[in-house]
Amino acid sequence: MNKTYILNHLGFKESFEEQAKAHPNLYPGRIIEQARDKYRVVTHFGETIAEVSGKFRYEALEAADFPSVGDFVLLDRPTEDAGTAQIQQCLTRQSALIRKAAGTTHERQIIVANVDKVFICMSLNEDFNLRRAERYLALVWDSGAVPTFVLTKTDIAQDLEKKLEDLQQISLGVDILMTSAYDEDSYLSLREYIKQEETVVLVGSSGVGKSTLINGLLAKQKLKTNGLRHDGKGRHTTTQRQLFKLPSGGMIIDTPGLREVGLEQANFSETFSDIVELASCCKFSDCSHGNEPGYAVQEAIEQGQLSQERFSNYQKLIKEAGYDGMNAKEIERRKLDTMFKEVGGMKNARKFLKKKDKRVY
Ligand SMILES: Nc1nc2c(ncn2[C@@H]2O[C@H](COP(=O)(O)OP(=O)(O)OP(=O)(O)O)[C@@H](O)[C@H]2O)c(=O)[nH]1
Repeated sequence: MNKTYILNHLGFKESFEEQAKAHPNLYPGRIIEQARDKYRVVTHFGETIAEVSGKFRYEALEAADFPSVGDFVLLDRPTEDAGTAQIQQCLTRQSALIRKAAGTTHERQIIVANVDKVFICMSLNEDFNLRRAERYLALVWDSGAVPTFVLTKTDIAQDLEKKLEDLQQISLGVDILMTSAYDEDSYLSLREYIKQEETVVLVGSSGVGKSTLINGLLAKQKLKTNGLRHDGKGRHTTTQRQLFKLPSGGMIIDTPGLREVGLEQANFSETFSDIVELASCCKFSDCSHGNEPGYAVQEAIEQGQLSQERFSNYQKLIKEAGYDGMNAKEIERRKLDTMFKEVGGMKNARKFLKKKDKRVY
């Protein structure tokens, strides 16, 4: 087998290749599986098990700095022959799905890296929840990847049309796909939706049918699930994150069901663009829309154009992400501060952006 073929067909784009070239003594690879602090990595020469080096661990400032499935990393050895490889560096991520680490106040934790699309999976039974959909959207729009809703278990759906209409109303143009394990054709359209070389991740609550979906896309039983039941119940819990290559050329990552998706950084201007627009129309420029419904927002609620539940959720999520009382500029500054924390925060970020601007013009 031509070994170079392996990594180059796992989304190893030119931008990653360029970064790797600066370290000719190290071996690039993509993480395809993670179990605690052990990683399975595909390199140009095959597969190896790896862990982060002592230096990497020492320099990491928070959980989000550690590698995750989807990351491109640089290793000290390309195969397992000479023992466990050490991850020396993580290449700059093109996208990163980040949540608040469970049980912490502000620590960011990476779910997956370098994905093009995030399939937000909800099953069409009790799991269907518009407020959770908004939470996921705020998380995904901030990641650099594009969200898509995948509604599973259409075979047991009740009030399907109403649910679809409600979701369309809050997701403002996001694609919505539907599947059923009882309908092979629903997987066909999903396969076509995932383009060659594209990496997609499935997120959603436990039991919504993510592993069943991956088995359907792979057209074989790769992941363990419980047998199909018409009541939509049954359980086998995924415990690891894993990347699979689809026969059509794309890649798909399974994640364990997320019980709690805490927001530590999020994008509200995209997720709640209707509210943001209403807020900017408010004739009282000193209105604090994060906490108080401004005049235009209040009017939209009274006239039934905006639901109170949606606005309350917006307020709740803003507060959870720690953005309450901040305007758009301040939120952006906080994000840049986090992004450039290793090099001294906002001051250096400005310098970096200025330099970048100069390069562009
Ligand atoms: N009726 C019905 N049941 C389904 C469908 N898809 C999955 N199931 C069932 O739902 C249960 C959970 O499916 P999984 O694929 O294991 O769910 P998961 O999202 O991977 O769950 P975690 O691994 O816990 O995150 C299993 O018993 C499946 O057989 C579907 O389209 N219709």
